[in-house]
Amino acid sequence: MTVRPYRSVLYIPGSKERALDKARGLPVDAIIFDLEDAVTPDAKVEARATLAKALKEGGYGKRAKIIRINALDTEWGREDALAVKDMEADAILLPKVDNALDVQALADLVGKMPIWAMMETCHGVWNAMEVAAHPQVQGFVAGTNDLAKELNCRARADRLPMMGALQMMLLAARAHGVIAVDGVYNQFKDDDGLRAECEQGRDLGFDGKTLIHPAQVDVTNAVFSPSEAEIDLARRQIEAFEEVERTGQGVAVVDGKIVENLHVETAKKVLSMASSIASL
Ligand SMILES: CC(C)(COP(=O)(O)OP(=O)(O)OC[C@H]1O[C@@H](n2cnc3c(N)ncnc32)[C@H](O)[C@@H]1OP(=O)(O)O)[C@@H](O)C(=O)NCCC(=O)NCCSC(=O)C[C@H](O)C(=O)O
Ligand SMILES: [Mg+2]
Repeated sequence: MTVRPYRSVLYIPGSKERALDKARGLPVDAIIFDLEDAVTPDAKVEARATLAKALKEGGYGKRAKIIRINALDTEWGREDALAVKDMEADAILLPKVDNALDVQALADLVGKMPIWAMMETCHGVWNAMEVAAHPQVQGFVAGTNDLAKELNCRARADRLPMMGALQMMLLAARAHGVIAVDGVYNQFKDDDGLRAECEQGRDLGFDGKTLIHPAQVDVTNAVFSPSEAEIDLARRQIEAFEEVERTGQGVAVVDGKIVENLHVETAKKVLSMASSIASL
């Protein structure tokens, strides 16, 4: 079992050459090259060429390369999609997805390219299950700023007002084997707040977090990596289960807690993730 990490997923404005270059040396698992909100309207057309050049030059190593285009109902969306189709990227990210028809409209333009969907509209969250079920959809990104705007909810540290929406997108992602990455933490100089939100997102089940600034990378990678204690426990659970299996039993006990086959599957996933991270 190999698991690709998506702990840290950094947005980079597709128009900023300096940031595009800096990302080549940052220890992020994935990059979202942005043509949407991080790029001003007057720079959008030029950003396509800037981004295409940076991707052609390469240097992004093992980092997953995802390009966020403008929504297809904007004046830039269609041309973005057609341009991205020929760029060296792993996936295309569609913002403001409301339903599976939106995804199919993009698939009609880009062929078989893997598609990720921003989960940031009320319709999109409600229809998350059908979006995740689309055969080309491989990832969800929570767009918590747009979602807060649509919900008209307050930006609370505990994110209680949007908890239902976060869980709906996670339910859909998990039901269809889709990666799910949490939204951004806007106060990019507040490490303690970032850590708390990362821990919450990790505990909810997100694979990682989207980031807006390089200063957010280390905290995020640390929170979303399996800890030494988790790795040690996973090893001991697997060993203990294999031992009882040899005697024809199906339940082991480790640290006073039962270990069944399903726990062993989780333990193997932890080890696989740790090994993927170690190989980066
Ligand atoms: C937030 C920023 C505008 C801050 O920019 P700046 O003041 O220039 O930061 P620094 O001077 O501290 O930068 C230090 C160096 O780091 C590089 N840098 C900065 N940000 C990035 C980045 N995102 N990727 C790569 N490199 C970056 C600077 O170039 C400096 O480098 P150097 O000069 O060589 O030392 C800025 O960080 C920024 O624009 N961030 C991205 C904002 C963004 O992408 N917004 C859109 C995505 S969020 C979103 O849309 C959420 C979603 O849709 C929702 O609805 O929630
Ligand atoms: Mg958004």
